[in-house]
Amino acid sequence: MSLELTGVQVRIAAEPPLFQPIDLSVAPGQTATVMGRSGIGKSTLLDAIAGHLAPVFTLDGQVRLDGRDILHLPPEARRIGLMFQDAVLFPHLSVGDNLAFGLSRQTRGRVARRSAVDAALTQAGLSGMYDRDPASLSGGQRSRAALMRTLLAQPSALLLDEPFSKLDVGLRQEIRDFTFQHIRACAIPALLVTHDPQDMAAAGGPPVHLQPVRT
Ligand SMILES: Nc1ncnc2c1ncn2[C@@H]1O[C@H](COP(=O)(O)OP(=O)(O)OP(=O)(O)O)[C@@H](O)[C@H]1O
Repeated sequence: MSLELTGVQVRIAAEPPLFQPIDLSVAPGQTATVMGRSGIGKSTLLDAIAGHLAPVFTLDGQVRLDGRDILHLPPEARRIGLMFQDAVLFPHLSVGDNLAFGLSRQTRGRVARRSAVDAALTQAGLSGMYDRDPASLSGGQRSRAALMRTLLAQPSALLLDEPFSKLDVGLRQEIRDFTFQHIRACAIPALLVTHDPQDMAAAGGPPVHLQPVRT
């Protein structure tokens, strides 16, 4: 899977576009970074790609996944995984059931589903924690569990909106490495919105700096 944006711009109603058109090609396993000043439209760009654009916005340009135009597809058919600043797990489900919730429908049968979740828990350093209450996890454990839940859905691409920004410095590096490692292992393209140049350097993929449109 590769992700390609061609001449992509977002505008609010009849106003000029929020940023200059962007062209970007993200290869499988690569993480591109999206930077730009506050309010320029970074989160809105991710919403547009995922198919959750609020009605007030319009998107110009093309977004292709593996060569296929996805803009006419409903969000669920795009199969794009999203991660936000807060690694949110459902509080009423155990840690394991949170991961099982993410699990793709392609994994059928109780035994197969349980073993897929157990394998993901092990990868996240959470083995034996299936029945734990999410509230009892540390910040790092919660971040890793949330990433595994997203990846178990077998997304075609991953969009990350400042997912490391609330973590303290040491944890930030650990979770960042963990995330990029899994993106490479899953061979999916990823877009990371960040204000942190260290995230950009660690991501290693092509950087995009959204520029305002001069009027
Ligand atoms: N529902 C809405 N209606 C009108 N304008 C909106 C709506 N949602 C967002 N905006 C505006 O769209 C612009 C882009 O917002 P967006 O959240 O994408 O910026 P951002 O680059 O992610 O900012 P930050 O770095 O502060 O998170 C902002 O000017 C914001 O005020």
